[in-house]
Amino acid sequence: MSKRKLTRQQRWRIEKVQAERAQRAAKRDAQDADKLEAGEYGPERHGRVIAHFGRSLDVRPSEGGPLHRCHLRSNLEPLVTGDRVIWRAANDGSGVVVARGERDSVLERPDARGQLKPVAANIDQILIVFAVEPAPHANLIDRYLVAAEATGIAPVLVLNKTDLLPEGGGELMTLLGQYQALGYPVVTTTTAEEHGLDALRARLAGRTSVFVGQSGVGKSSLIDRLLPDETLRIGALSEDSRKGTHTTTTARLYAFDNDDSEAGELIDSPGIREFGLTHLDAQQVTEGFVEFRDLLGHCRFRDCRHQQEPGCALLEAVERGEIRAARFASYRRILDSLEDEGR
Ligand SMILES: Nc1nc2c(ncn2[C@@H]2O[C@H](COP(=O)(O)OP(=O)(O)OP(=O)(O)O)[C@@H](O)[C@H]2O)c(=O)[nH]1
Ligand SMILES: [Zn+2]
Repeated sequence: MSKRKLTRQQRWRIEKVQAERAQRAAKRDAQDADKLEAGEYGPERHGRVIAHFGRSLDVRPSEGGPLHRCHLRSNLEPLVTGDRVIWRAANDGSGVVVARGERDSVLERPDARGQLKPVAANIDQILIVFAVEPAPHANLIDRYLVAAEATGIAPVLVLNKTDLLPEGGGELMTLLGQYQALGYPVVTTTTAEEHGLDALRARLAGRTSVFVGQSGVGKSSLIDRLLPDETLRIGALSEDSRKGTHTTTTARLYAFDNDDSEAGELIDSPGIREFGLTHLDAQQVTEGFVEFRDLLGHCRFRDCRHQQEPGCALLEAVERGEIRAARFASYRRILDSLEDEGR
């Protein structure tokens, strides 16, 4: 993209807006200092960001109780949903966030300019949902797995609509077995049966999860079942995504309340659901195939591209049947698609 030339007038206006914004932040900090001195803010507490709207955040106290709409100290970098924070409550139900905790993990997405931006933090697992109908195309699951591996967040494969499986399970169940053999946890679900989500609920317990997957696989249906009280809000989310405002709709954290504190949590937004179709580089793709990892660095040529080089450790493993040919083909396909995108 060519650099946009700003007129002097535009530049002046931008500088003015920025100066005003800095002034407002400084004023608020000064007011905070006054409030702190006057004892209007309570002691420091732990909490978690449930949603955010610019520099305004909904914080849930760690010990429970109502949410507090907090603002963020101007010296702190922006926070995202799922962040753990130190905050102080004011008497009027508001509060101020004074520090951010370490992040165990961050989920990022490219913004409108293609720059990676954090959208959620402290996620324990990415549930990759696919279905009997629409069936996943050949390398779709691998694409999602590679994208998940690149985040460092553990992926889980969820096969939904098992009520539509053919007798004996068919090819999809065979495929699932192959992923299980690679070490990936696999869960099957159906919304057509009363106990169709039991295995999923067990998997969600005590963890913070996100659901991703292509359109029509049943993400909304599963989430509606898991969060019956939140149905309206979820509906509102998908309406936003239809209007195409998904990139600006921020993520929200939901607790699965089964009268069970260990029921687990979900972070959801239309943007997060689309995860996996984001950009990756060739190295991330190579490292995203877990069964390649021990072999990397063992090719005869240090700059081996694993195409037809003699002494290629990956090709030899395919020959020996240690790497499934279909996975290797998928690897090639994903790399080719990166080249098509000019990376
Ligand atoms: N037979 C069967 N149909 C299901 C099941 N789960 C969901 N569906 C149906 O699949 C269709 C798509 O489900 P959604 O929940 O909208 O899928 P989604 O993944 O949220 O799709 P997007 O909103 O487009 O991302 C709906 O008609 C659901 O009723 C299931 O377990 N079995
Ligand atoms: Zn090689």
